[in-house]
Amino acid sequence: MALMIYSLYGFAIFFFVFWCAMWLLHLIAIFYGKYRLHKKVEDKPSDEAYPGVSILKPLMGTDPHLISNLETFFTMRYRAYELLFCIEDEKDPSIDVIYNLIKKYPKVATKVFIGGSSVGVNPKINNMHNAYQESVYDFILISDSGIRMKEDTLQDMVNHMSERTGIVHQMPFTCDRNGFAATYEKIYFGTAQSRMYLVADSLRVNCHTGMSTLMRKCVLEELGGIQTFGCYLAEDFFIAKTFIQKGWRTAISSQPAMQNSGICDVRSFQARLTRWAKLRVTMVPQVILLEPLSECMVIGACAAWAASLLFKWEPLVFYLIHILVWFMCDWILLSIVQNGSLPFNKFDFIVGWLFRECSGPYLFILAIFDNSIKWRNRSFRLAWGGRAQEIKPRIKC
Ligand SMILES: CCCCCCCC/C=C\CCCCCCCC(=O)N[C@@H](CO)[C@H](O)/C=C/CCCCCCCCCCCCC
Ligand SMILES: O=c1ccn([C@@H]2O[C@H](COP(=O)(O)OP(=O)(O)O[C@H]3OC[C@@H](O)[C@H](O)[C@H]3O)[C@@H](O)[C@H]2O)c(=O)[nH]1
Repeated sequence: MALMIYSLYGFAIFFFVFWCAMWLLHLIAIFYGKYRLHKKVEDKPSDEAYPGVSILKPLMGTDPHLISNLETFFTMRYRAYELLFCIEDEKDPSIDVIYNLIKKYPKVATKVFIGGSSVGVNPKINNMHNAYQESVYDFILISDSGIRMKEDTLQDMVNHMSERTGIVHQMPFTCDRNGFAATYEKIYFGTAQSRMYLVADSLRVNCHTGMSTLMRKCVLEELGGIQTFGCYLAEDFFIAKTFIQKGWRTAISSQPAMQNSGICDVRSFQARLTRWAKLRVTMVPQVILLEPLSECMVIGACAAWAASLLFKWEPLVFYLIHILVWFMCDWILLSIVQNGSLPFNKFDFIVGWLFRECSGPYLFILAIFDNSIKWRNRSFRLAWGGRAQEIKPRIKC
C-alpha cells in the first residue's frame, strides 16, 4: 500500500515538474523567436564576402504553385549561384516547367540532371547525387520543391554561416494560402513545431530539417558526400548529427522556410506528420515518451491530476486555465513567426488550433505502432536507429 502511495506521488511530482518545464519552453521559444527571427538582412562590406552557392533542387511531379515557387530562385539577389535541377523520371512533367524558366532567365546558371542514381535507399539523395557531384561551389543549398525564396533569403542564410557553423537551415513554416488545410499547416508549423525547433536551436539540440539547408561542401566531402547518408530516410538528421560530432555548429537563419506546395489537404499533411514522427521515433526513441507528454491536452490532463493530488486544486478549473494560457502562448508565438497579419481570423485560429492539439497525440500513436513508411511513390520499412529498407524496390530500366 505504501509503495502504491509513493508511486502515485512520484508520478504526480514528475508530471508537475514536466508541466513547469513546458512553460519554460514556451517562454524560451517566444523570447528566442523574437530575438532570432525576421531580422533585417545586413549587407557584408563587399560582394566578395559572399561565397558561391550550388543549389540542389530535387523535383518530382508538378503542382499548381511549382512554376511560381521555382521562379523565385531565378530572381534572387545573390552574387554567384547555380541552380541544379534534379529529376529522376525522364517523363516527369516538371522538366517542361524548368526548361520554360531557363528560357525566361537565360542569365542564371542552370543545369538539369535527369535519371538520378542509386547510391542508397533515400530517393531524395538518389535524385540529387549526380548534381551534387557536378556542383562547382563551396556551399551547397538543398532546397525542396515547395520552397519559395525572397530576393534576400540566400543572403540571409549565408550571413548566418559563421566560421564555426557548418549548416544553416531554415525553420519550417508556410506561405499564406486559403482553406482549412492551409490554416492547419500554418498553425502546426507556427506553434507546436516552432516551439520545439526554436528551443532546440537555442540549446544547440539537433533539430535539422532538410527542406532548406545550406552546408559546407568541404565537410560533406570529408564525410564521403551526400551518398553517405543515403541509407537513412531522415538524411537531414544524420547529416547534422555527423557535422556536430565533427565539431561544427548548426544554426537557423532569420527567415523561416516558406513552404508553398500547391497541394494542400488535411489527409496528405497528416500523412507527412506521421511519416516524420516515425522517423523521429526510430532515430531518437526517447521521443516516444517526451513527445506525447509535451502535447497541451496530454500534459494538461496529467498536471491537473497531479495538482489535485499534491495541492488539492480543482482539476477541471486547472485544466481549462492551462488550455487557455497555452492557447495564448501559441497565438503569440505564431504572430512572431508570421511577422505580419495572419491570413485567418481568431475564430479560424481557435478551430484550427483545437483540431491540431486534439489530433496531434492521435497521429503520434498511429506512428508508433507502424514502422512502415510511404513517401511519394515508394514504401519503406524503418529499423531502430533510423536505417530504412525499401519494400519491393522498383526496378529501374
Ligand atoms: C520538457 C521537455 C520536453 C521535451 C519534448 C521533446 C519533444 C521533441 C520533439 C521535437 C523536436 C524538434 C523536432 C523538429 C523537427 C520536426 C520535423 C521532423 O521530424 N523532421 C524530420 C524529417 O525532415 C527530421 O529528420 C527530424 C529532425 C529532428 C529530429 C529531432 C529529434 C528529437 C530530439 C528530441 C530531443 C529533446 C529536445 C528537447 C528540446 C527542448
Ligand atoms: O522519391 C522522392 C521523394 C521526394 N523527393 C524530393 O524530396 C523533397 C522533399 O519531399 P517531400 O516534400 O515529399 O517530403 P518532406 O517535405 O516530408 O521532406 C522532408 O522529410 C524527409 C527528409 O528526408 C527531407 O529532407 C525533408 O525535406 C522534394 O523536393 C521532392 O521532390 C524526391 O526527389 N524523390
